[in-house]
Amino acid sequence: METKKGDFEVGKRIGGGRFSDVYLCRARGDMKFSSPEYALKITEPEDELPPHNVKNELKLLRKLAGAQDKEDKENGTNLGRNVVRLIAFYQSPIEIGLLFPFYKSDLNGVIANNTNLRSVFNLQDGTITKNRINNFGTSQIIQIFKGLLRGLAFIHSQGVIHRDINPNNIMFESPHELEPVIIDFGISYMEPDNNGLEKPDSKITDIATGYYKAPELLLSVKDYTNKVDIWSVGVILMLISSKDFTTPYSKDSAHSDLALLASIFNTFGTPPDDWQEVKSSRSYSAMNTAFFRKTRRSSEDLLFKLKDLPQCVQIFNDMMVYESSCRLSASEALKRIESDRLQNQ
Ligand SMILES: Nc1ncnc2c1ncn2[C@@H]1O[C@H](COP(=O)(O)OP(=O)(O)OP(=O)(O)O)[C@@H](O)[C@H]1O
Repeated sequence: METKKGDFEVGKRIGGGRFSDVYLCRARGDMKFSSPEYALKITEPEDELPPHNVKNELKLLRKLAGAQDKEDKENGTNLGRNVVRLIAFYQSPIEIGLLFPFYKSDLNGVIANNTNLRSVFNLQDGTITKNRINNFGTSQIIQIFKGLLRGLAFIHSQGVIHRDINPNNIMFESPHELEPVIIDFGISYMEPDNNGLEKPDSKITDIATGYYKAPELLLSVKDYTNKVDIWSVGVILMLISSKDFTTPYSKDSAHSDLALLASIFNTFGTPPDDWQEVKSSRSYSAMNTAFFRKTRRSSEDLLFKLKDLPQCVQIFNDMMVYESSCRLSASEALKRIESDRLQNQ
């Protein structure tokens, strides 16, 4: 629904990135919305740099909202419930405002709420360190994982690649809830050519955040697909299934593509020689993979909390495959989780 800025009472700033600010807000009296609080994301298109594009974000969110409305009417699979729904928007000569339901927590908040701290006394220097302990049960991890796959299955079925799945963009009703909602379509891609902005074989590779980047992006593969989102969800699964809410990656991997590539190879093993999609990549041929020869770490080790669920470990293994065309899709992964005993977890 198109509205005006004056229809909202804008409250405190609750978030934002390089090009946008997100505010808590209330709808004014005559607006017919049911909830007392909303999140209003305000962006000035003039300030943006690619791949950020709020006009594209608006187009894409309207398309997704249309599909979500259709799903509601048809009372079908309801995959769209794990994706944020655009409630209203306004456009002025200088800014675009996008109105969403307000979520109280992101994945970091849910993790903090499920972390135990254990004090460890260090005999050598007398210091005390606090170790984090993951308090999630398997059913909680699987609930979050399934929700993320449902969300991805929905957006991918609509021809959308999110391109920035990471804990800051996964919201929850509260830190105590486990039903994830994917937000932030600010750098997303709509097939076939992102509304004329990027050709399918020359997409922008400077997408995604730190640890959550798929390996083909680090090797400048420009015709990547929605499988970049699958990789990101796999990394999130490693994070929430670890002993202490960490990934096996080195700290500097969050800021350096080269360090991240080394961490990926250390974790998932040296890529196979016949990794087709990167064969023509200059960065890959320049890299002497012999330096990095590593074997893949055991998946039981990578998914500590899920080690007794081999079906789940296998789904993860089939998601974290170098050749992105061989990576499991979100709908296939979901089907496999729902068709086996994991649905009772
Ligand atoms: N619906 C919402 N409810 C609650 N908080 C929200 C909501 N939407 C966004 N936020 C908060 O604002 C932050 C930024 O929102 P969003 O990611 O959409 O903007 P962005 O400009 O693309 O940010 P970034 O550049 O960090 O990705 C989110 O990480 C979240 O903390």
